[in-house]
Parts: sequence; C-alpha cells; structure tokens
Amino acid sequence: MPAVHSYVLSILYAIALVVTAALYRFTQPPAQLRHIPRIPVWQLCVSYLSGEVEEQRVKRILLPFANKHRADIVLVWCFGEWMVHIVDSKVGRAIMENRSLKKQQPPAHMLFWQLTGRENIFFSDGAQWQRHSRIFKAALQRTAPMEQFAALARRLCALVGDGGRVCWNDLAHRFTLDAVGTTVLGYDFEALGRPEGSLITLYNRVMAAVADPLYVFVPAMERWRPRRQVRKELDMLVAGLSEIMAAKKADPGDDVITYMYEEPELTYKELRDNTIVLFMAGHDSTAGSISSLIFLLGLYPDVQARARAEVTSVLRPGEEVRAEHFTQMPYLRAVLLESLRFNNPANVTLPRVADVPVQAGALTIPPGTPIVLNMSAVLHNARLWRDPLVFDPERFLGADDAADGGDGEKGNAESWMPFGHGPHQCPARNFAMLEQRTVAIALLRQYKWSIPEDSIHRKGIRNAFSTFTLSLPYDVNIDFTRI
Ligand code: HEM
Repeated sequence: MPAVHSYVLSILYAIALVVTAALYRFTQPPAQLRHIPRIPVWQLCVSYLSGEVEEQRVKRILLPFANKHRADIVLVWCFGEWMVHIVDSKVGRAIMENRSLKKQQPPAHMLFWQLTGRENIFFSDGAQWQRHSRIFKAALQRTAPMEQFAALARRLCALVGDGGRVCWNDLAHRFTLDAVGTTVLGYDFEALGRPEGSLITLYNRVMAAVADPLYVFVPAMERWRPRRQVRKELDMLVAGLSEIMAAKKADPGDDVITYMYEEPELTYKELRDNTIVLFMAGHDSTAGSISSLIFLLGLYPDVQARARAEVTSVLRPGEEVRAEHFTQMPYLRAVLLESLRFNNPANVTLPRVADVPVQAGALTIPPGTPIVLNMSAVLHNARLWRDPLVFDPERFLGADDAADGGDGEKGNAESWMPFGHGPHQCPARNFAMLEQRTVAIALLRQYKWSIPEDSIHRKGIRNAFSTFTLSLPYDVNIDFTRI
C-alpha cells in the first residue's frame, strides 16, 4: 500500500512540476523583450481576476513600477500576449508620430468584426485610411452641431425639471446617443425622450454581448460556442442602421453621413462600416466625459460657483450660446481640460505594431511587438504632473490659449493627451469638447447641484468594468436644485 501511495504522490508532483514549468514559460517574455522593465505577472493576474478597471491598475501597479524603475515604457502581460505600454508623453509623442507603426488587427473571428467591418477609419490603413480620415474630417467640418447640441441640452434640462435626484450617467449616455444620432447619422434616436426605443435597446443588448469579456479575451469561444441569438440581433441592428443610411440618400440633411455620401470615392461598404464605427466611437467616451465633468463640478462647489459666475457674466439671461463666447470662459475651459485629465474617458489606444525596430528613448522595441499609448499613465504620471491625483483646474489657467485639446499645464503642453496623439488621434475632439461645454453651460445657468453624502464616488470616481478600457462612471447620483 505505501508503495502505491508514494507512486501516486510522485505522479502528482510530476504533474505539478510540468504545470508550473508550463505556466512559467507561458508568462515569460521572449528573449528579445527582456531588456524592457516588466510588470510582475502575478500582480497583473490578481488585478485581471479581480476585475480591476484599467485606470485603477495603472495607478496602483503600472505607474509605481514605472516610476521606481524610471521607465518610460513598461512590458505588460495580457492574456498570453506581451505588450509595451508607453507611460511618458515625450516618448509617446515620438512613437505615435512614427509612420512605420500600423494598428494591430484584433482576431478575425471576433463577433465585433461582423458589426464594424474593417473598411473604416478605425481599422483601415495606408492610402485607404488617409482617404477615410480626409473625408470624415471634411464632413465633420461642414456640419454645424452647435444648434443641435443646444436643442438637446434643452431636452436634457426638461428631464432634470425642477430638480431632485438624478442618475446622471444614464442621462449623459442618452444625451450623447442623441447627439451622435442627430449630427453624425442625421437620425433622432430619441434616447432622451424614449429610452426604451427599439433600436436603442437592441444596440445596448448587442454591445453588451459583443463586449462580453469571455468572448473578447478568448476569441475562439465564438467558434466553440457560437451565439446564434446574438448574431441574429446583430444582423437586425446592422439592418436598422443600413435603413437609416438608405433614407439619408433619399433625404439628405446637415449631418456627417450626408456629406460622406457626396464623396464619389467611398463605396457603399466603406460608408456602412464608417457609419457604424462613428456611431460606436461617438457616444460612450463622450458620455463618460460628461458624467465625470458634471460629477466633479458637483463634488467641488467652489469650482462650480466660479464656473457659474464666469458663464453668467458672459451670457445675458436667455442669450443663445455662440462659439465666440467660449474664448471669454477660460475657467470653464480649464475645468474641462482638468476633468478630461482627471478621469480620462479612453485609457489606452488601439495596439500598434511595426515591421521595423522602434526607438523608445534609450530602449529599442523589436519589430512585431504590440505597443499602446497608455493615456491614463501619461495623464497621471507624477514625473509629468504636480499632484496628479488632485482635481485642480488651476493647473490649466494661464496655459497657452491655443485651440482646445492642443494645450496643457503651463510648461507641460505635451502631456495632455486624452484624445491620443499623432495621425490617428481623435478627429472629433472639438466635437466632443463642444458637447461637454454645451451641457455644462446649460446646467450652470439653470441649476446648482451637489453629490449625495452616501455617493459611492465620494472617495474617488468609480468606473464600470469596460472590455474596451473606457472609463465610464456608474451610479452617479446627483442632487439638482433649480436656481
Ligand atoms: C470625450 C470624447 C472622446 C474621447 C476621449 C476620444 C478619444 C479618442 C482616442 C484616444 C482616439 C485614438 C485611438 C487610437 O489612437 O487608437 C480616438 C480616435 C477616434 N475617435 Fe474619438 N474620442 C472621443 C469622442 C469621439 C467622437 C464624438 C467621435 C465621432 C463622432 C470620435 C471618433 C473617433 C474616430 C473616428 C477615431 C479614429 C481616428 C483614426 O484612427 O484616424 N471620437 N478617439
């Protein structure tokens, strides 16, 4: 009997040894990457398994590690793949401007592709991307979203009514759906008026399924356990959006899709793929930014009072807001820039790869290595910002008065990059800034607001888990009082 016992034990030891060795090998970077400071894999695994959001992982693990090693780039293990994360703005700018970098394409069998297609500004490359980028920017320039945003802000205020407690992230999300619907697609989803509208509920359901972490991190799941119902709903959504596009052709308006239609160079497939990615890119990130902005104004009553005093000194009661008013509101601008730094909506860029070595300061990144600009790290790096975890709009006052988005803290202009950097940086940042300004101004003129004592965000903004690493605050309850 003892002989059988020790035989079984030996087999178990052998298995444990093989598994440990396999795990060790699986979590070791290839030899050519070992010169890059690497975040301990066990810390990352604990973080992933606990469902920690990207922005928290950056503040708790990545930045302390990078600063201890005085590193501008760090190696991060992510579900079997090693990626370089850039945490410094100077290195980030140089790399993101490097034309030999291309966007890495996500695995082919992900359901995501069935929704977005590949022939769009997000996933195309080379000459095709240049064409899409040029056409989209020109179309965006021709639209005049200001009036549209102001009208939607009025609808939003009607919902806040005489005040009371409001679930703000929900309203922000519905506002941005309507903003992107009316100005980009030329279609009113009426998310503010009818949140249960069929296309909106269908969209929310499909997006939740497409972003299911199990299927995103293990794309082969789509082959092992195909989701027929989700596919059916996805087809219905695409058909719904295609109908909107077809109606646009017959009845043009003042919207991005109408202007893109006028471009003989775009095929129908390209137009369809662009419509869908613009719709997707256009609202979640902006909803996150509007949620954070109004929350922070509620959390800091002095900041809110100062912003209100500025707005009401520039605008007479009932006066329509116009773009030229914005230059007279430097404090509001500083609040916006700081809010986008403090809880930046997009945490990392899409991964890039190059087929040549890429220089990152003193280190060389070998060809084929996925590289991301970690915007959260850059915007909270203590080597770049004083008191990065403190919300302080003053840091942007007196900064160079260049167009919004291009500037930053005095002497630190290059580190403000919530919209990315380089040729692929967000082409709609002015559009997104305008949405935030319009909402903030409308609310500041009509309401005072505060954060309930029992808010889950009192000790720091809590963002929902997002497969696409966006920072989207949840359960943001705000108490509004009409002035
Ligand atoms: C606060 C709101 C927004 C934030 C923080 C944001 C952030 C970003 C970032 C960081 C990128 C670069 C991604 C990368 O390099 O991989 C990007 C790209 C992009 N964004 Fe935005 N975005 C916002 C709003 C919008 C809106 C409203 C639209 C459309 C109406 C939009 C459309 C796009 C497009 C088309 C790209 C791809 C550009 C390219 O690859 O050439 N974004 N955005």
